[in-house]
Amino acid sequence: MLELRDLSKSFELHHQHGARLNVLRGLDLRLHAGECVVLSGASGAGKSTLLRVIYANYHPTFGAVHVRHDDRWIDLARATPHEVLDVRRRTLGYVSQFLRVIPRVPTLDIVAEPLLQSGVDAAAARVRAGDMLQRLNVPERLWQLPPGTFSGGEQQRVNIARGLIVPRPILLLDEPTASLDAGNRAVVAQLLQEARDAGSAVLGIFHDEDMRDRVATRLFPMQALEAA
Ligand SMILES: Nc1ncnc2c1ncn2[C@@H]1O[C@H](COP(=O)(O)OP(=O)(O)OP(=O)(O)O)[C@@H](O)[C@H]1O
Repeated sequence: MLELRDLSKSFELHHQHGARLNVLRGLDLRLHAGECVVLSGASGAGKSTLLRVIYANYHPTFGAVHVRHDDRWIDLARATPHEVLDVRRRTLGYVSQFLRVIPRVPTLDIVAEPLLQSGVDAAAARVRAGDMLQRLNVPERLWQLPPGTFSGGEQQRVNIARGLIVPRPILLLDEPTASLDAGNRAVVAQLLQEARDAGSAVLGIFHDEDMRDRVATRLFPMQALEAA
């Protein structure tokens, strides 16, 4: 589903007279349907940077990010902005630690929105959004409220509901369970298992060892590089 070839990323540090920080170098990785690869390695090893490069938030300094999209391969490092958006809408999902949404929009609509964008009608989308929120133990009294004042864990569960509501062939997860209790982590593990059973490939960061053991089919170890 995803193939990284000879991928490198360095950052130019403008405040330090253009010094370069090498974060990823010559990285190769293949991700297959149905597997869950967990990025491991110390803080600063470049795990989040790698997910952002794959999601095309950052442009790689060198190398390719091949994504299986419909029946063809697209190199996101060379794709047009329009192609990147199309890949994100239908193929590549990304769930980060933080919920970033438009203020004043009710929770139910935030979760239903990706379904509406994928062509599901409004009534069905709201029903499925409610089911997802229920599974993630977000109380119904909160569904009509915007999530800005919710607790960290509640916001994270809204974020996961929104991120997983449309089944996508590839899922990138940057610590989506960081503030969840054990019960809700178990729900997320179950949702990921269901996504994998349906053929999704998952690439994620989970600092919690218990969660990592539960979801990973394989670890991908990463190490911090020396500064250039
Ligand atoms: N936009 C940026 N500009 C400059 N340096 C950056 C940028 N993004 C990340 N870095 C640097 O890249 C290195 C790797 O950061 P990254 O967040 O990818 O690590 P990580 O392995 O995800 O760490 P953690 O486990 O603590 O989240 C760090 O030294 C960080 O300071």
